[in-house]
Amino acid sequence: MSSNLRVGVLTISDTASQDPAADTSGPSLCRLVEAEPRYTVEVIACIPDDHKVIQKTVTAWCDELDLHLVLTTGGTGFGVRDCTPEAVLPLLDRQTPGISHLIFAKSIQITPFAALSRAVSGIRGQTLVLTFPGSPKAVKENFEAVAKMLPHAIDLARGGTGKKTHEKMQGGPRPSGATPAAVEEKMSRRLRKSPYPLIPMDQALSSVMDRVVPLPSIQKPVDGSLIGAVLDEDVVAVEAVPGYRASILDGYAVIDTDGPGQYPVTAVSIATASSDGSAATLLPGQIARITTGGALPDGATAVVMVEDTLLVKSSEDGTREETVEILAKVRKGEAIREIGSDIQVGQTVLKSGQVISAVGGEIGVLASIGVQKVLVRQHPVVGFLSTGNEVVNHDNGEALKMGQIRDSNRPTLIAATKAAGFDYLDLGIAPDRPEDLEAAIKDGLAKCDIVVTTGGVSMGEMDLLKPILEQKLGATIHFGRIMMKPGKPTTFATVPNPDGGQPKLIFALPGNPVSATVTFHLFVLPALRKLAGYEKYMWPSVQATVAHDVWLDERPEYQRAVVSVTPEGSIKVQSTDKNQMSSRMVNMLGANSLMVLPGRTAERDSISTGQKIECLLISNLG
Ligand SMILES: Nc1nc2c(c(=O)[nH]1)N[C@H]1C(S)=C(S)[C@@H](COP(=O)(O)OP(=O)(O)OC[C@H]3O[C@@H](n4cnc5c(N)ncnc54)[C@H](O)[C@@H]3O)O[C@H]1N2
Ligand code: MOO
Ligand SMILES: [Mg+2]
Repeated sequence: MSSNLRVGVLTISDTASQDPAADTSGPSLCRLVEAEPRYTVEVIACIPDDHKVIQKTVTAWCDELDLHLVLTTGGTGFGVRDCTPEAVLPLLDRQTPGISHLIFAKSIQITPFAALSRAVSGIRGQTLVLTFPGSPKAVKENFEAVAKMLPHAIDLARGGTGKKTHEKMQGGPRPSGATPAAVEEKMSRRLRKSPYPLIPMDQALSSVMDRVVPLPSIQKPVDGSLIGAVLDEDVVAVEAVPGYRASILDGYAVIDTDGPGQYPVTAVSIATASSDGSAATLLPGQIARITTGGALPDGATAVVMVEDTLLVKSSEDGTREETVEILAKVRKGEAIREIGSDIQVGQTVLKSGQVISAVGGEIGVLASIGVQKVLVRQHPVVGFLSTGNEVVNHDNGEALKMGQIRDSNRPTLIAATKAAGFDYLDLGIAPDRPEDLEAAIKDGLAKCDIVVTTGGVSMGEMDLLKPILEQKLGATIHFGRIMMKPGKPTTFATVPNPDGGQPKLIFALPGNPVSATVTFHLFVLPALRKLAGYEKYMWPSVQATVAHDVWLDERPEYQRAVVSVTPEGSIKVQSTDKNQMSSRMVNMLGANSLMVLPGRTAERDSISTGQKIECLLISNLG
């Protein structure tokens, strides 16, 4: 008998087939199976409670893949859609009631509800097929009930004598049991295939964004701390701008109908607060000296600039102008800013949802109408934790020891966060020790809305993040792998908020520096923007002409690139570097965009020079 028993794990559930991240039984079953070294989970799928789809899948797995063992979870109960036994039974050449009875006997000792399972089992061709109910608890109990005899049963079903298996089975119980890999036992029981389905990018993005809701709102003073904030109220002016009739020029307030001629200067209005709150009054045949921003005397209908006048007579001491000649005719209203001509009382100057920009317009307008505080969405705080025994602070001033690397992820992601205007917390570096990782993430969760870790999410024995999130932090992992390059093991989880607020978000990004940076831009920054209330939280994109042939990877790729506008006005895009390896940070140099490359197919393996491709603009155009 082969020492490598190839297993298929099939989740049968309408809900999970729509959102594989909601599937908990399938991944549990994978972990149970792979805890035993001689099994390899070769295929995982999540399908609806559909008679035909179940039959098609199970048939293909038995006949085409010739798996040793097919385990299904779900669809065995009394629910109206539950049809796994009805779909599977006709496929079986021989039923195996003993296995079904054993499972039932064990389960019924644990709960009387086991009586509600209609699970079946049997052999199709050379493949043993077992159907389990659809809960992680039930799959554990059911699998453990038969785990010991399965290799033997498979051996026999394949035409073996069972001798070898029998001997092995006599050697005592399996060394590490058939429970899910626990954090502490990761090394000896690590899975040989990831239990997390490889989900497409669009599904991963919506899985994140559907769970991100803007943070509550707070009142904030009108100052620089507002930059980047999103208003959560319409702002209506309660003051007019200008609040009085003001001159636009330095010159003379006149009555336009008086026309050109010589006039006595009867008043002076320089731009200052009036002591009694009133303006002077101008009578026909009089003019008033006025400065830019000065309040117009009552009765004045226009302002003549000083350059269009002549001084006729001044006081003896030269401090006052007494008579001035107006040289040209002026139109009514000329060079006057009427009350409310910029902003009227009652006018909505800013709308809810508007972002307070760093350009200054919004703060300037708010300040001009005397708004003291505005209601804005709280800005999220994101914590950054680097993980890895080999990772040291980049600025520790020490020479690297063999095997050490400088932490480039934290400085990179912190700088990008600052530039985007979000608050952050530096959570430092945690070694690959369960208790350190747990403590550091807990600390981050207590202080931040989002915790971003880098490293430790792939298949190595030191990749502890996923089990720690699930087993120690009570997090729900919504996805643990994405069909993308770079960033395949990108992991997203949520944990309940102890304060009762919305769940905290955890992004466990891959350790490779480019993977961490790219996935930060693709997932974390948009999530931060959505949390902060931005309506447009995704990156803008343009269609650009590729300046050279681009080879496609089997995974859809986000290639680092420079988008620029040619002198002729067209938009072109060029890769930053031929070598786009995800450990090679130099290929991020100068990147202002990510080319969105589709996965390679039999029909298409490259994008040729001159073809157009979508590019996400993650920085200003070059
Ligand atoms: N058997 C498999 N191995 C790997 C797979 C796989 O599917 N099967 N996926 C590969 C892919 S794709 C990626 S991406 C990486 C992800 O690795 P991890 O997230 O587990 O990260 P580590 O193993 O901890 O580190 C990977 C790499 O990055 C360096 N690193 C880590 N932290 C930092 C930091 N803060 N600054 C700079 N560099 C860092 C680390 O030293 C490693 O070289 O897994 C593949 N493996
Ligand atoms: O997906 Mo990994 O991020 O290629 O290196
Ligand atoms: Mg790793």
